[in-house]
Amino acid sequence: MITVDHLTKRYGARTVVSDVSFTCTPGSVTGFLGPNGAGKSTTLRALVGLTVPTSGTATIAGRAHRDLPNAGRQVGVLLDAGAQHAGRTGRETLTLTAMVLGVDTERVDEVLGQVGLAGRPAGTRVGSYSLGMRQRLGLAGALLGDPEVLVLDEPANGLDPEGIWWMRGLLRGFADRGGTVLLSSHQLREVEAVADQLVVISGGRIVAQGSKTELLGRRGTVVRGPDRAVLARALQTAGIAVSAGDDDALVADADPLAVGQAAAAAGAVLTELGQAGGEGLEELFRALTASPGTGTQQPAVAA
Ligand SMILES: Nc1ncnc2c1ncn2[C@@H]1O[C@H](COP(=O)(O)OP(=O)(O)OP(=O)(O)O)[C@@H](O)[C@H]1O
Repeated sequence: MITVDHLTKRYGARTVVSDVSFTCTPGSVTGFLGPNGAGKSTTLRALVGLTVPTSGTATIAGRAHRDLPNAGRQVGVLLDAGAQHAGRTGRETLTLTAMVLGVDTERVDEVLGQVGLAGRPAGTRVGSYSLGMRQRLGLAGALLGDPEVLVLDEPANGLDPEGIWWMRGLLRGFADRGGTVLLSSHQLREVEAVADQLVVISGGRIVAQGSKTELLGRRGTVVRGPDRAVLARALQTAGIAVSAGDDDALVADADPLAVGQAAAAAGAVLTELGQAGGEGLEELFRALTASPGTGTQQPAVAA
């Protein structure tokens, strides 16, 4: 369980994280989204004890990172895959981490296999790894202590489509076995594919949070008919607000069942009826973070 509670971080006069609160529960993947400079890394760094909050707390299993008895075995962290020692091989890197964590070094080959770096890549110096391979190695390091919690900053960065697909399965499996995953990402489609919960931050403030279904599903119904005016009147008569959608479509502020029933009751013919929001996370993200830095947007879904 991750709990971020009224976290604020100021650098001089500048507030870069402002009163941020959210939780990540076991068995779920939480996608932490926001434009450049929104405060994602600062929040994650506060969570893993690398940044001291100005006020508020960020805890894992109820404790600050520094107070965890063996932090490396409770939380796996991947913040900057590029920061690994270039002169060591992948296996050496993980063996050192295993020794620091007090983990059996046999586990090294296990995680190398898990992240697809077994065999030749394991014996190759990290300096000649691609960014995608470094991400895999960083993830192996995070998994080494068999933690219950993963905190990952942009883990899909540099991965090719196959790698992204692989990571999605790995994180999903980790959460399905009861783990807690918090990952920041710019790759909205990937987040949409893997996350159960979303937290969107902009200008240091949370602008939306909730389940993916809540955030992406509360967008009304797209409806079309041969006579748009007749259809709009039928819905409005039933008390359903409508607005103009793409082309000749209407977007009705009700679920498809209610819209279909209202149209049927008025004898209005439909040629299309479906959940709005097919554009998904990308559109939501753009709408919510349209003016980064202002911090004036209201939460779309209450915490
Ligand atoms: N040590 C620091 N001193 C001063 N300002 C900082 C420091 N660390 C971060 N900041 C500022 O805090 C703001 C938030 O940065 P942060 O790295 O948390 O954003 P981010 O959402 O992770 O962005 P990105 O997606 O670009 O990595 C930025 O404006 C950054 O310049």
